[in-house]
Amino acid sequence: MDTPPCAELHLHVEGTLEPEMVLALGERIGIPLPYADAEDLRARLAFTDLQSFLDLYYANTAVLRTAQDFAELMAAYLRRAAVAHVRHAEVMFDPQAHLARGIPIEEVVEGLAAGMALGAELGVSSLLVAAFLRDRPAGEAMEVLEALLRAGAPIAGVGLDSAEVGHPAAPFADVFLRARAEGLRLTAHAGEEGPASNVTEVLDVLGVERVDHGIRAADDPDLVARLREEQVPLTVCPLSNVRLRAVGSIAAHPLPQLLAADVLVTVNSDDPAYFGGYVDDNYAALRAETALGRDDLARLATNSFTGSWLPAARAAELAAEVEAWRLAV
Ligand code: HPA
Ligand SMILES: [Zn+2]
Repeated sequence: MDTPPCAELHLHVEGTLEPEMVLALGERIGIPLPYADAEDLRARLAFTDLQSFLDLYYANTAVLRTAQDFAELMAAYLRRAAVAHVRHAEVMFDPQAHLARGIPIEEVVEGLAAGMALGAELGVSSLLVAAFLRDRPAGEAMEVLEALLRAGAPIAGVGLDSAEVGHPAAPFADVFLRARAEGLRLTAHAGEEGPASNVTEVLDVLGVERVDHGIRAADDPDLVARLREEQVPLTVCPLSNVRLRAVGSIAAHPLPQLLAADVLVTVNSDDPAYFGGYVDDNYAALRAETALGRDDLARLATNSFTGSWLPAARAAELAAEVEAWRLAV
């Protein structure tokens, strides 16, 4: 399918680790992996919920050790994103997943930045977002934020991810306040597996500018009205939600309903190596399995630039490319 030019705003770089790369990197550094081959690993991508995915996702990060590994990972994602008509990506990484394995933060960000420079040569601009793990202590997140600041890490913002249910966002208020004081942009996962009230929590307690997932907001008409009035971007990931059983099918996904309510919904891939598709595959699934048409896809893509952290003038330029796409039939 023809995908509109778009921004990808919800993407975990660790979630772009394709089975072939897991095996190649594992072999390069000589660590034993519990998979016979890439097909064996692919067969294990049958998840029952968020935690069953996170267990495999964190386990596979064991193959990422050097700046070169991180550079190759980022460059491979941005190359694939260019094919998907992504013009700009805001890419999350999980510093704690690597620090816990003894990888210095400088090694991680140096590699990711090198990969981003290669992406820019392909016409895909990108920003880096450090995501904190909500199932780890908030004090640890604060230490990691301080370490990133000390290292002069080229991050544009911070986020919050990992296991949502049973792990409130409120303890992270001070971390987000500190990040904001440093001029960083703020986002957080909420309303993926957890209820609509978790979306309200990250808006009110963390002061985030946008919400990752946020689909459970559809259960609360007052919250939908607020999201519309405040034009809070939701970075929705349809294939991810189906794979992790947050929704039953693409046809039953609340995205069209939220878009019809004038919420600033965007389309994203989350962890494309694990969930069966990149952002173009997500647009294609919506086109094939919902009533959304070309104009709706154009609106979603325009929203992706509006909801991005690009300067307004650049976002408007890219939105004009979407309008050209919409009219070119
Ligand atoms: O979809 C997700 N949800 C929460 N944490 C995550 N970390 C990577 N992907 C995800
Ligand atoms: Zn995510």
